[in-house]
Amino acid sequence: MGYFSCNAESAIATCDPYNWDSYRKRRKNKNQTKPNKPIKIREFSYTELVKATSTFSAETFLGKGSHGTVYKAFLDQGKLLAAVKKTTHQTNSCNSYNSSCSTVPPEDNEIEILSRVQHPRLVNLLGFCVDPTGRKLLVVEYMPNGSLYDLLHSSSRPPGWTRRVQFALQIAKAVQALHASTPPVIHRDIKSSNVLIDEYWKARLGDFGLALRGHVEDVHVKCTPPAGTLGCVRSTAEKRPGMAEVVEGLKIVSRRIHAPPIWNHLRRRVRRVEEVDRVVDRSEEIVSTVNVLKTVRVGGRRNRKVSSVSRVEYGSETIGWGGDRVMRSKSIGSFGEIKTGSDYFRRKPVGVAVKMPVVKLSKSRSMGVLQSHGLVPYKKRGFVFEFGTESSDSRENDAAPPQQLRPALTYGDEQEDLPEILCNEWGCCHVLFIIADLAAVKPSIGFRPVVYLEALKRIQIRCGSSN
Ligand SMILES: Nc1ncnc2c1ncn2[C@@H]1O[C@H](COP(=O)(O)OP(=O)(O)OP(=O)(O)O)[C@@H](O)[C@H]1O
Repeated sequence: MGYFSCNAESAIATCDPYNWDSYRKRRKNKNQTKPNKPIKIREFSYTELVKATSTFSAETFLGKGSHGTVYKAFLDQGKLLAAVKKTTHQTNSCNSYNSSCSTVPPEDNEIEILSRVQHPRLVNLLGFCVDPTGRKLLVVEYMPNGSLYDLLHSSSRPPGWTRRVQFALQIAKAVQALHASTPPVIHRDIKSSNVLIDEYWKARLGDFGLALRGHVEDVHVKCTPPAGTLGCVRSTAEKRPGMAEVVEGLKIVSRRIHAPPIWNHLRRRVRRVEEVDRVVDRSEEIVSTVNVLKTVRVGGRRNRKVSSVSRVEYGSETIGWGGDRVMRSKSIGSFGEIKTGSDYFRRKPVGVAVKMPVVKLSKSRSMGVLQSHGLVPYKKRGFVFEFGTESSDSRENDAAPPQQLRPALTYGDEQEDLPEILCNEWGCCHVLFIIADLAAVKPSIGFRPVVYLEALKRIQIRCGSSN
C-alpha cells in the first residue's frame, strides 16, 4: 500500500483531512510531472468505528450497494461526520464486482487511489480501518444529500436544468482532476449512483473501487479488461474531447443558462409547447406502435434555416402532423463551435475581438421541432423537443425525470442543420443524462453535443491526460 496512516491522537491535528493545501500547491504547479505523493490518511480502530456507527445500527445505515453497506459515523466525539463503507465479500476473493477478476479487493484499490488523489469535487477518503477479520473498512466524507441517482429518480422535486448543468460541470471537473493527476486516474464507473451531493448541494464523484491508475499506454491499463458500464460511442481517444474541453464547454453552458436574454426568449418559447401538445397527443400514439421514427426536415436550405417539421415517416408511410406543419421556427442567435483557445468575436459590439478560450459565434439559425425515437413519453412533452421544453426548466421544479427525456434525438439526416445553440444547450443535457442514467442512453445523434456525451460516456475507459 502506498498510503500513510496516522493513528495517534496528535495526528488529527496535523492531518489536513481534505489536504486542500496540498491540492492547491499541486494546482499551482501545472507542469508537475512527479507522481502524486501519498496523502496522510487516518487509521481508525475498529472499536472506534463500532462506537461511531452505534454498532453499525439501522439508525446509522445510509445505503446498500452491490458490494457492501454504508453507515453514517459520528467520529471524534461527534465533531467529524463520516460515511463508513463496509464490504460484504471476503478479502482476496474473486467476486463479481470486478469484472477483471482482480485479486485486489475494491476497498484496497479505493484506498490506494484515494490516498493519492484528493479534490473538492471527489468524495475524499478520510481514513480506513481493519476489522478483526482483516477486512478493510473505508471512512470517507459524509454526503448528506444522497446520490444524484436518487435525486433524479426518486425525489419529489428533481433538480431543474440550471442545477443539472452545475452538477455536470462539477463532475466534469472531478474527472478532469483525475485525468490530470500523475499518473492519471481512470474512474471506469461514472454513473449517477456514484455521484453524491454534499452539504452545499455540490456534486462529488465517489466509488473508486474499479478505478485504475496509469496512462493508456501502460501495460497494466491495457491489459485490464473493461469494467463498469460501457457506452453505445467513438473508440479512439483522439476522437473524443479531453476533459478540459468538456469543462470549458460546460462552463459556457452554465454561463449561458444564467444569461437573461436567451432565457427570457426561451421562456417565451415555452408557451409554444402548449401549441404542440395537440401534436404530441397524436405522436404518443405513433411512438407506442412504431419502433423507428424519423422526422423529416422540410424547410428552405437556401438561408440555412429549418423552417418547420411537417411530417413524420415510419416504415414507408408518411404521417402528417396536425396538418402540414408542426411548428414554425424562429431564428435565434447562437454560439457556434467550441474551440479552446480560439478567438471569440462578440456579436455586440460588432467586430470587437475578445480573447476567449471557448467559442465563436455562429450565424443565427432557426430551429424546428425535434423528434426523438424510442422514448417513453413524459406526460405530453416527453419526446417532442422544442426549445421551450428546455426553458420550462428554468422556471424551476418542472424538470421531467431525465430517463424520460432521454435525448435520443434525431433530426432526419439534417443533423448539421441543427442550430448550434441547441447543440450547446442540449449538450449539457446530454452530459447530464449520461451522468443520470448512463446505461440507458441510446443516442442517435450526430451533432455537436455528442462530444460531451461521448466524453462522459467514455471516461470510464479513457486513459491519459485531460488534453
Ligand atoms: N459518502 C457517503 N455519504 C452519504 N451516503 C453515502 C456515501 N456513500 C454512499 N452513500 C449511500 O450509500 C449507498 C450505497 O453506496 P455504494 O457506494 O456502496 O453503492 P452504489 O454506488 O449505490 O452501488 P454500486 O455498489 O453498485 O456502485 C449510496 O447509494 C448512497 O445512498
